[in-house]
Amino acid sequence: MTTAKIGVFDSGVGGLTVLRELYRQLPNESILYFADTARLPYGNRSQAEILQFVRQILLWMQQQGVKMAIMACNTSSALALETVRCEFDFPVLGVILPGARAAVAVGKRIGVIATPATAASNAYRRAIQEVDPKVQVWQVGCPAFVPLIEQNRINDPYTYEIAQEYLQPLLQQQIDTLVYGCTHYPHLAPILRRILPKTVTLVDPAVHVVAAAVQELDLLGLKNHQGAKPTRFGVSGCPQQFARLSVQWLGCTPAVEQVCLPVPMPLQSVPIESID
Ligand SMILES: N[C@@H](CCC(=O)O)C(=O)O
Repeated sequence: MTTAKIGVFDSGVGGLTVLRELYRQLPNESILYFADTARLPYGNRSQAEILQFVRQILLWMQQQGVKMAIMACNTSSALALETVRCEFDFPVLGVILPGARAAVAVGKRIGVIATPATAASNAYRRAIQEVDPKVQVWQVGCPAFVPLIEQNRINDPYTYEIAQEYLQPLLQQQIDTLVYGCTHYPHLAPILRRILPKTVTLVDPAVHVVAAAVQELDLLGLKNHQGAKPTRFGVSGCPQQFARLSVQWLGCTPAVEQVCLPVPMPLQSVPIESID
């Protein structure tokens, strides 16, 4: 047993959909939530940038003594998880594999809505077809969604219009399942539900990554049985802006601090001239 915190991070308020699941499935765990709001959206970034950001965040979380970290961000999970997970001495979980497994369990014609970077990485198609190569997968990049959510324009008629546009190619393929391939997108559930036929099952990887965290904590004997401390929220951008936006999902105004992330040491390399 350990009372150490679980670290959770995203570019912004998307990770709150994972936090909500943590509160539901692991009510005794204390959480450290970080949102890299100064550098969002992640979905248009290169792999090198995402790797650098993720290393900084995990290094900071290590300094805060977390016992596990959850990348509550598909873009980071798609572009950085494989590389960084062996660089830290605590388990690091991503959302894509748990989401892909859950989707294969219910669907044969699977649509994935994601950031442009996640869609281009093909991470969902690979993970799904590794489980079942016969399942068909269509991935759509939705560049406008994260900025609209972060600007609190969820109920703006434009958000509905653009959602119709993004879902159109998936509806044409008669998908039976739709995966939220970005943790921000469950915040759009009421809008997406209005557009999708009732027969389409929505899969939220947040539910499944937290189920995987439960198993991992059990396996490692790391569960906390003593009751949770209030979640600590850190951001790289404006704390007040994050607090104002997230109150609608948290049900109360959180105390948010601004965090200055550490700069990781460059990997040691031997200069070519010094090799005989
Ligand atoms: N929550 C996002 C990050 C999106 C972004 O900042 O573009 C994800 O799951 O990928």
